[in-house]
Amino acid sequence: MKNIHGNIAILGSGNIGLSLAYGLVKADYQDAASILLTRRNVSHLTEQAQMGYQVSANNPEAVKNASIVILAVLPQQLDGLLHEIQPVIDASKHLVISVISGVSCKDIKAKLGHDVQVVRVMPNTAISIGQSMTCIASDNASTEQVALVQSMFETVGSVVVINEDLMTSATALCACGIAFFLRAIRAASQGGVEIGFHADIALKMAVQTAKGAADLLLQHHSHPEQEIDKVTSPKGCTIAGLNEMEHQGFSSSLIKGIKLSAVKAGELYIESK
Ligand SMILES: NC(=O)C1=CN([C@@H]2O[C@H](COP(=O)(O)OP(=O)(O)OC[C@H]3O[C@@H](n4cnc5c(N)ncnc54)[C@H](OP(=O)(O)O)[C@@H]3O)[C@@H](O)[C@H]2O)C=CC1
Ligand SMILES: O=C(O)[C@@H]1CCC=N1
Repeated sequence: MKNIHGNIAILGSGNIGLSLAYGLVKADYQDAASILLTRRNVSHLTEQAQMGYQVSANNPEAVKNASIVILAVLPQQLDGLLHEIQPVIDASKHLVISVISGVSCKDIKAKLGHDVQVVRVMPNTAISIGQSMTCIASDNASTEQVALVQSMFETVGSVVVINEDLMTSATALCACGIAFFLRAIRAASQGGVEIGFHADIALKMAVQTAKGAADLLLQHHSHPEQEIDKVTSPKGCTIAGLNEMEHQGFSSSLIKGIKLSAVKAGELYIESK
């Protein structure tokens, strides 16, 4: 049985909770049988039960049977969950990891107890395929516990440990960022249809081109403009298209969207009160 740090309870097995569970199993970090998935409508976890995960609607029971407790509900659902599990949280046994946007370690400790070690983690949905960009922060977890969380999330992508006050910015850039880049790929494929390709081929071409662009930066450790300079032939068609995009506000709209998402991420929990 693969569970080097004990069972992992994922409380709130929706989009990111399940993505995380799948990623950990795929990376061979933890086997499905030692991951406990909860949600209130447990009938929606039938497929996961068939895959070997333990599934339940009983959060306190899941916590009692785990050493790592991952909070993955929506910000507006958190207070009810914390109220439910507070009596069974044991600071000497449990490490609490929260992926919830806009909720600080302090907010969680205020409900669970100030001696509970809490690590805040911001992954993205690419965690399901081991390609997450995950940011980690804590204000009270030990160096060992932060290292444990870091090594856990390094099995499912890249990790950066940051100051907690940058966590909402990390949410916008990395977690929301998946959607922003996907929309860019979708837009490129629609452009491809306008200029003559069938939708399925246009999408395939846009996806591989986006992957190539990202891999160039990762493998060359280069700046985007260095790679762009290699594409833009003098008097050529790339610079013509690129400048038209900029005239239409391409970079500006991305920057403004990221800034708005960061503001919104910081308000999610407060707004739910
Ligand atoms: N989606 C993403 O890409 C990312 C999301 N996040 C954060 O992760 C959190 C979850 O987001 P996301 O997965 O998108 O949301 P979802 O709505 O997909 O998932 C939330 C899940 O929590 C369950 N849930 C709600 N209340 C309880 C409860 N009391 N006990 C157990 N389960 C409960 C819901 O199921 P049911 O109604 O059946 O209980 C649902 O499946 C959010 O706080 C978000 O900010 C962070 C990074 C990325
Ligand atoms: O949209 C949201 O609020 C969540 C947080 C980051 C990604 N999804």
